Amino acid sequence: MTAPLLVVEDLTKRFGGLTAVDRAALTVRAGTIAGLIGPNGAGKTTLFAMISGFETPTSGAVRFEGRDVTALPAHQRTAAGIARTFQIVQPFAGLSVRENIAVGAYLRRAGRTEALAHADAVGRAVGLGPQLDRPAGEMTVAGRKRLELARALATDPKLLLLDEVLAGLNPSEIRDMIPVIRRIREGGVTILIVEHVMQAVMSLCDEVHVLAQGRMIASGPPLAVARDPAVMEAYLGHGAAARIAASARNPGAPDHA
Ligand SMILES: Nc1ncnc2c1ncn2[C@@H]1O[C@H](COP(=O)(O)OP(=O)(O)OP(=O)(O)O)[C@@H](O)[C@H]1O
Repeated sequence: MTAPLLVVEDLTKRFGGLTAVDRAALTVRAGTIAGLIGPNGAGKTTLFAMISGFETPTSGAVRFEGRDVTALPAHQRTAAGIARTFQIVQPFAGLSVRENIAVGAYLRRAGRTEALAHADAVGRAVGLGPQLDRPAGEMTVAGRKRLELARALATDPKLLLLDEVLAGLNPSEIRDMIPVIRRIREGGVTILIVEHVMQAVMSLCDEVHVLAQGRMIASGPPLAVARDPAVMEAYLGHGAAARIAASARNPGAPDHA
């Protein structure tokens, strides 16, 4: 077992009277891909924002490589090795793809030449080689998702937080993107991924954490989590697990009993 890279301890976030995240805890081990799933509005993006420093928790702690980073602003967490992508991709439309990626590369490279060279390497690694000189504003949705990935990767993170990088892609674009994510992990980057595309979560993740109404209701290997009655109920509604078990025992019976 590898050491924990990220430890989230009892994180809570309240927005006025609404508790978006309620004492959520999780651990991500170095070298793994972990998934964070849950129904719409479960608190996934808010939890991500607290890990990356874009939201301040109401209570709880975030530890990275054993160090308490809860009070660090986002840019200092990026410097410590935590990078994130955003659900809504907003590249600098007037800049080339290479220059957009270089924005991330400047974090650890002082000169323009070095930053652009690193951007080039990262762009090629995520499959953007042929588009490096094109204006970012001309990219397709799939291209923009790769660019978002490349911009975060160009900061040389130890932990990469991916927020729905597969959303809006068609099935063949999703199939093309899965090996790209796997290669990033093979390159030594630990990944925590928020994703609604279950096929991708199942095939990519070593461990999956499930949030529902702000609470962590299950954590474990993908198959075990998918079979967990509490998870079925969170996605499909109260009584769903019993209905599914009954229809599995008696496939001909109506499933609305
Ligand atoms: N800045 C904010 N101010 C007030 N309420 C917020 C804020 N951000 C999120 N919320 C609320 O917190 C809850 C959790 O939202 P969040 O976006 O974290 O969920 P999510 O699991 O990422 O959802 P989705 O899968 O739809 O992206 C929702 O009820 C949302 O309306």
